[in-house]
Amino acid sequence: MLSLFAAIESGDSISASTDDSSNLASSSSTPPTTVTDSDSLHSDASKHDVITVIDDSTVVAVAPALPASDVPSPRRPQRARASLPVYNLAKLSGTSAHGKRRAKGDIVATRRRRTIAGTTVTPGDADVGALDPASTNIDALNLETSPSKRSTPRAQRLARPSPRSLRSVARLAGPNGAASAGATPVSSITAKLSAAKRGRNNKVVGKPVKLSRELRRLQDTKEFNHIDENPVIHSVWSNGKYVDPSQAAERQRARKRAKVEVAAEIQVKEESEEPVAQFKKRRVKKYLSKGLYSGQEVTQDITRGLTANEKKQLAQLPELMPRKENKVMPAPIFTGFRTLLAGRDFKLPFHVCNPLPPGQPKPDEWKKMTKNRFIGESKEVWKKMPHILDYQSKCVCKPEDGCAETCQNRIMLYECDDTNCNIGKAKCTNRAFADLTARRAKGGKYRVGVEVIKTSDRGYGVRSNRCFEPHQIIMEYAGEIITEEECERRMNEIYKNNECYYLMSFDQNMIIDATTGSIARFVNHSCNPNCRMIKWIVSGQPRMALFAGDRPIMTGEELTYDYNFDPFSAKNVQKCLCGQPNCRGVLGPKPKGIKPIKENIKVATKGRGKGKGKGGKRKLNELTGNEENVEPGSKKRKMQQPKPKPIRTLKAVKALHPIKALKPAKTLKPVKGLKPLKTLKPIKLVKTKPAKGTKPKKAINSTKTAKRAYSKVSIKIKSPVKAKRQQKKQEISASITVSAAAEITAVV
Ligand SMILES: C[S@@+](CC[C@H](N)C(=O)[O-])C[C@H]1O[C@@H](n2cnc3c(N)ncnc32)[C@H](O)[C@@H]1O
Repeated sequence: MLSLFAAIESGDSISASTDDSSNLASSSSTPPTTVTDSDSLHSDASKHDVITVIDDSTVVAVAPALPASDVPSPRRPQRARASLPVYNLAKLSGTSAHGKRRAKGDIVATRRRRTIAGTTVTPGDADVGALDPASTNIDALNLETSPSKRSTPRAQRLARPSPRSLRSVARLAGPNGAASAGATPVSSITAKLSAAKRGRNNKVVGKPVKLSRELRRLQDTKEFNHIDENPVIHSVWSNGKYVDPSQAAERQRARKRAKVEVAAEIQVKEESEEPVAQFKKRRVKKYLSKGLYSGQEVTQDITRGLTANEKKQLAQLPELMPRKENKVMPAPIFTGFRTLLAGRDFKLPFHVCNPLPPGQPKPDEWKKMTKNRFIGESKEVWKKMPHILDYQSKCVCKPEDGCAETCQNRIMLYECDDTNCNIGKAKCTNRAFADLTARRAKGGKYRVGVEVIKTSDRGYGVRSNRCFEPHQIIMEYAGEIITEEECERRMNEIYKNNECYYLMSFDQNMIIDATTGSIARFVNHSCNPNCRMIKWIVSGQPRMALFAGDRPIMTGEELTYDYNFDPFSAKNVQKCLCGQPNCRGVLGPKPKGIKPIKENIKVATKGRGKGKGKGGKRKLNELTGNEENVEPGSKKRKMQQPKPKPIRTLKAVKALHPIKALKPAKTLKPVKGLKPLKTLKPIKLVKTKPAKGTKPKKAINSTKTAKRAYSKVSIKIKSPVKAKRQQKKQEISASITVSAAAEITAVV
């Protein structure tokens, strides 16, 4: 080390003599690899070797004493920085021993090699080993401050020691450089600064640290002294939102406070609470006292809020009559639940509504019509008829009667309306057709309540898909109202090839043709029917409808009524397939052999009193031939048995005899149990089929080959004029007596 300094002092720059040549050679052979290289290449002046000696405590930069000839030219000041480290990479990497490359006649021993620092010491130089940074201090590898890192010219300039610093170093080093003896080289500016600080803090006297001008300027700054006044604030972002730390802290504090409060509350509670009772109250098991749905209270008082009159009316409803308590054993608990789990099909105790599945066969060529329509001349003929005036009636019911069985209109088969009812719509129960209209207007198949079915042996029929009450209106028999002449024409021309005719005697020599008509036309005949076809006068107009019989009709029952058929010809007799025990065997008329009604009615109504009404009703039924109402075992029954009647041959359509209009008899006294008389007169015209194996005979006259049925019974009630007179008398006497109920005459 000493020899090195000696060499420096003596002006022998390390390999200085070879500087120029080497530089020239380098410039010509290889391009500069760094800026430093470039500077050095373009510099005219010789390069000053700078050796930095690293010392932990002090920094001593040893700069070689420059000879007079080496004074930097004014064009480019040669600044040397003692603080910069210079490394011999060859040494460090251990390749210095590989020998020198010989090129262009260079003197290997004196050839100067370039390093990243621009200059270095060749291995051939004396005491080079002493300068080996690897051997002296590994800090020399601190590349942070390595000049090679400085890429900008300014940085490189700064990296080079300034002449002033060099001078001061030289001064510090003393005339012989002894000051540097024993000094440890400082490898980096960081180390140097730290050393300077340490020196200042420790007041190292005698070893002042010479700082660069820039550093000296920065000396008083806080950054220099590591005083950090503005600490780094870390911002927190959560889910893309900035989290205000102050608020977060506040929230945390609030949470803490709440926790503390809750804890305090619990503590206070625990302290204030009485000790838990050791024995809990024994649970009482609850047993079901009723059925599956026990616990669901029924409305206590259904009459609450009703007027006295309304309560009275309600009390009369049979459904609300006080009943005996149901003492049947209730179903065991969980019965319903088990049933659900078992997956058994749910089945109502009885059918309420049950429509047929879709895809049922539908009758062809049926044009539906739900209201009567006058066709052709019928309307004019109808209007001209004097019977219109006959359809006048006025009931004398009281509101509490509700136009029930005793209503005069009802007995006369007149429907009550605003013009003829004494008690008004709200309380009147004699408005069957109006009810039917209202029911159907709401729509829905269960309101209609009937469906067409295909029977196995009787063509189409009608069944109910809901229940009907006794005597409830089911459906209207509607169709085209035609005159007799028109009926004849149709049969001869339009229906001559038909097997079935849907014609019914109606009123005033009129006929309802339901070929285009309501569903009621499909109702089949039965000798023990569950319905009745009855003609009513509604708002002065006759209308036919199917009503339930005396017993209720259940869902799924086929609806039937007694055609009271008159085939008029033995040929046309059809076998009855109703299958009832009392079947008459043929689609024939009701049996005859009854006494004149007039007499019998008198008998029936005689001595009417409590308990005798029933007998009267029975007798009346018997008289009217209402066979289904005849009680079995009755003496009269025998008499009522159907007797085969000689079938008369129909000659012409004119033979059709319509039902005569119901006319009020003398003042009628309502008879208890008196039922409306049947006025069914279906007309059936069926083309006869040829016997098997025989050739069909050519029909000469279609009417001859047709079966025709006409009503056999018409009801004749005495003139309304007489009835009015009688009524007047009644009003005067204020007592109702029956003089006549009805007169039935057989007509053909
Ligand atoms: C007004 S139609 C009734 C609807 C008819 N079943 C249809 O398919 O159009 C009357 C005809 O039905 C048949 N019919 C009705 N009731 C019958 C019964 N009890 N026995 C046999 N045939 C019956 C007869 O052919 C009769 O002429």
